Amino acid sequence: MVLTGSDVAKHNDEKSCWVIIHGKAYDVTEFLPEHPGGEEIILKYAGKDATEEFDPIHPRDTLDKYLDKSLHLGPVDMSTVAQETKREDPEEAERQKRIAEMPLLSECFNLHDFEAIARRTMKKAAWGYYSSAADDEITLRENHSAYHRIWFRPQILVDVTNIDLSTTMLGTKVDAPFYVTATALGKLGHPEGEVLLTRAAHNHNVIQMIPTLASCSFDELVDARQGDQVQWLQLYVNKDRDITKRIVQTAERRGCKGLFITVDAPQLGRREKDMRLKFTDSGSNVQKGHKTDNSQGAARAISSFIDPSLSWADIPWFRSITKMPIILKGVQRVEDVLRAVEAGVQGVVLSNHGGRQLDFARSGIEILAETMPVLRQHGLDKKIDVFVDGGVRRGTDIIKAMCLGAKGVGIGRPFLYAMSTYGQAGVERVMQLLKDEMEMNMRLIGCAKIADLHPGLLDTRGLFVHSNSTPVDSLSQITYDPLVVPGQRIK
Ligand SMILES: Cc1cc2c(cc1C)[n+](S(=O)(=O)[O-])c1c(=O)[nH]c(=O)nc-1n2C[C@H](O)[C@H](O)[C@H](O)COP(=O)(O)O
Repeated sequence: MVLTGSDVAKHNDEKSCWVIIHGKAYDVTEFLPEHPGGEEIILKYAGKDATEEFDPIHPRDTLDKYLDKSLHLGPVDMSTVAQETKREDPEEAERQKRIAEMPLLSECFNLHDFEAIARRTMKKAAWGYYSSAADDEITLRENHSAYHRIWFRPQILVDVTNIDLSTTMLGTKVDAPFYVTATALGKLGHPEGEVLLTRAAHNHNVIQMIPTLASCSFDELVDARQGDQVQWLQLYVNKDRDITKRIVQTAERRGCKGLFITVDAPQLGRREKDMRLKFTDSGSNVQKGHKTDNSQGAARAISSFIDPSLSWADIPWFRSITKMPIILKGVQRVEDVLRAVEAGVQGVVLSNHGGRQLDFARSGIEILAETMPVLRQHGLDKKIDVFVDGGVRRGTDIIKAMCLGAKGVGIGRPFLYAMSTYGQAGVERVMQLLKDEMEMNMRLIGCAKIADLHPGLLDTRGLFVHSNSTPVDSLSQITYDPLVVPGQRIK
């Protein structure tokens, strides 16, 4: 039987809540209290078409996987569904105008260009989620500015006719020492989501790390793999270890070549730009008698499953359920790298989650500079693969990390901004720009291949000095009101 829009519209509150997703109706009444994002966001669409809100956050197969078939109510005649009368939104009109004026892709010459264009053209919720970081976003800025405290000591008279950027990561030969790191909710930025990153990674022979919180389903991303393309899995550990075990073993069965367990997010950070952009609309039926939790951002809403009890004691269990190399993502001091070696994992990512977790965490590159000499001193630098991410925006950033001994460099936001503005072609442009910058700068520092890079090519004496150039745009700088103006009495 085909339902009509008015059939569905009758079920529009917490006593009976039906929604339409991709032209089919679903009874989500019983699911309301279990929804990680809270009841309010579903009730806002009770009795209506919720497809537009659903898609950026949920993989396509979510309802098939998690909602009992008896609650799948069947197709809806969409011609009978009252389309929400879209009020003319002046902000949206302005955004569309800026999109129409976007530069040509060929006019984007570096990764900062994509960020600038993304900031002007992305939907606020998407820009808020991707660009935001924790608290005053000091670490977000430190991640990139730390690279500016490292200088080159180039060597001369080396034959650099041919530059070879290739290297291997966890046994996989790649064309360049960077990878697409895990970043959640790809469909916030582009309707096709992370599958565009998969295709671009294949075309440039670099590795993609599939996020637990991808908008695309895991199967969509693995099915989009071509030839012998390699993917890794990023894992947020679920409080329900059976779910985690199923995810890990499915990933291994489907050919993932690395398990990156995120260890710096027992709870997702306080990202205020993201928080400001959720549930701010008043007047919808969500407000009726409901305490709308305004503190929710997308991050908090999608991460209630993450297990804060995860500890070193869990590592043997992970080693027992998979043969994939295990890498701890989000390690932030050398003592924990040494513990990771003892625990028998194959690698670490020195990372602070792009500044999205603990503000005033040190940059990945600084932790790398602290770690590698200690590993060499203990003769352990060949025992564990050390990756780094955070704030990488130039080919020289990647070269500096490789000089210090990294096995590879993860990049997040630049690929998201490029995908959100120019789709797959944008992502591929970023990959090519990084390769071009690396080739030029390898030539100028006198190194023909990645294996030739070494710490002696760098001057890192200033790296460990933290002088916080508090950003001009931080509220703490402009809201401070001295009240008392020297020499004047308070009125
Ligand atoms: C930008 C971004 C980063 C996220 C990310 C989402 C976005 C939009 N998400 S998050 O929603 O939970 O925070 C993840 C994630 O799913 N899992 C994870 O391990 N790291 C996550 N990260 C961190 C990411 O893997 C890198 O550590 C970080 O992006 C590197 O910094 P840059 O963005 O400066 O390259």
